[in-house]
Amino acid sequence: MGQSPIIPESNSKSTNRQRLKHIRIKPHANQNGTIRINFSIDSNITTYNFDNLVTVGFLISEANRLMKTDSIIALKTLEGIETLDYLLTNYEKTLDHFPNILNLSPVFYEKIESEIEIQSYHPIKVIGKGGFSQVSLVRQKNTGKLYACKTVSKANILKQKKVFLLLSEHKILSKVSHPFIIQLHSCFQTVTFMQINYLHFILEFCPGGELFYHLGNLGKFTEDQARFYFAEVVLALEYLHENKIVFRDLKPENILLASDGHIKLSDFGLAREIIRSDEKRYTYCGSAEYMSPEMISRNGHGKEIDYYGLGSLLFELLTGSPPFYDENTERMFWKIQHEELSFPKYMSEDAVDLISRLLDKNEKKRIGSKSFNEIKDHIWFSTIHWKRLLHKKTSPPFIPSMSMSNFSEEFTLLPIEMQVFSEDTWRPCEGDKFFEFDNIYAGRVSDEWGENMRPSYVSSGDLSTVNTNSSIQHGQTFSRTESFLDMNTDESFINENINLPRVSLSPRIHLHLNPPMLIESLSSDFLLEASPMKLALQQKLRKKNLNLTFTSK
Ligand SMILES: Nc1ncnc2c1ncn2[C@@H]1O[C@H](COP(=O)(O)OP(=O)(O)OP(=O)(O)O)[C@@H](O)[C@H]1O
Repeated sequence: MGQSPIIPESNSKSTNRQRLKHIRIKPHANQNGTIRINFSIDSNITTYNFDNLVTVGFLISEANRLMKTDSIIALKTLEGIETLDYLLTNYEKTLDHFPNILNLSPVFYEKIESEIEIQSYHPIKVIGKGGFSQVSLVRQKNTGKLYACKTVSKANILKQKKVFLLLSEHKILSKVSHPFIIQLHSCFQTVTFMQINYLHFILEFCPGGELFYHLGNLGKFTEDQARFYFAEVVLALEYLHENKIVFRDLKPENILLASDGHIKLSDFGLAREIIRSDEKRYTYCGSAEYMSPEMISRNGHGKEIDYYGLGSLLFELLTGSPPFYDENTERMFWKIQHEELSFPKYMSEDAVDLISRLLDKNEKKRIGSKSFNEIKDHIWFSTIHWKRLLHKKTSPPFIPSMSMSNFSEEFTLLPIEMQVFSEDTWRPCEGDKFFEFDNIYAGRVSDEWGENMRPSYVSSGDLSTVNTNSSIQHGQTFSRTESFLDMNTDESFINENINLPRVSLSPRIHLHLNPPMLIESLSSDFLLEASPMKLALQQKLRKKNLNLTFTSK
């Protein structure tokens, strides 16, 4: 992996005092397990030997002591290796598993006005791109902490009429708190004099990158490796369903790896709240390759769609491509709906059984539809201790690489749009479409998990160094997929774009649409007054080939 363009973070504090050129640590320099650390300040080198349980916090305090300052708040690698840079902001992290010989430089405290404005963050590099977002690695100026900043252009959102989607992602992200789900730190919006507005989500940073990236490198996972990641996804999904949220977009691109090797489910763009457990949604959405039969037939889908998503995910983790994959989407859809899935010979009987039951074409018979425990109790999970797993007491198969980037150059070589990071903060007034978006959740940690949330650093290997001879099938790995949402079928789209006041005047009118799939979802919260509004609505829906009839109640 080549070097990525790194924006030099400003270190203004270091210019007017003696300069800490770098700290050179040699974690495994001596046989007796001590760590040699050279502090190179101006032309003086001070060498110490510490025992190998020395922490990042101790290293930082030593650097401050030698520099006669207290403004060093973190350390960073000269090469900008994300995993290490992330760990170098974690004061409790011991240096024992750091690579041998490391050249570090200090990160200095900078004052900020507020955590909810873009000027409080230094952009470092692009790490990902989504359908309508760019994700950058950023460093908070006053704490030195690294975050992922997901930036979305308001103009795009408005043009593509996705305001509701974004607000729903915001609402769900701000509610959830689970060890295997990405945590929202804060969010805010910005504006330039030219009125180009951006929305920013500041998210917990996952230095391990996408599971998809690692799957691509390996070709496929062994059953033990897959079981670990998959079981953590199962727990994240169980939590979402318990909290009445259906995810609808399970795929390896949306599973990120934290620095400790545990997963974080991310991208809640298609997630929705479902109030009743038997409630159906009618929006046609997802990623074509992971679509369930009920989504393709557009007859409404419930939480069982996520069990199908689990089946597709497990199949892909174990084979390298999604089930029923075909370059021709129509043919793939036909296969998903009608064909029986064939499994490679190397897959265990138990895995075949679990996947077959998750991919049951009849969602009512699908494993999980009666109770989530049906999935957790399946024999393929017999080696999983769910409680230990939840409390991160089970060792991950790999620790994300500490010696190279876990992000594709496809993204890291992209230039950062600096103008995005120099915009002014925009605080919308009540009534603005994006009013609900602004918020801060910084420092929110679920009490429920407490101590057990602490990562248990285990040295069980490194994704880049694992011998994968037996599992790699080059060229077979599946390419990146895109999530989509068909606006013509999205209840929220219709709510958002028809601009009719939500009044409940008497007599109430219930709305019926043809095709009938929309009736249920609209009639519950779409009560209108008759006459001019009715006509306007009829006209707008006709353009979308939807017919409207009214009945009084
Ligand atoms: N917290 C994070 N830490 C590390 N990388 C991240 C983080 N959040 C997002 N990314 C990277 O950025 C990519 C795009 O992010 P995300 O999927 O949230 O965007 P999106 O616009 O919603 O995408 P999509 O069009 O697939 O729905 C991710 O696939 C991942 O590689």
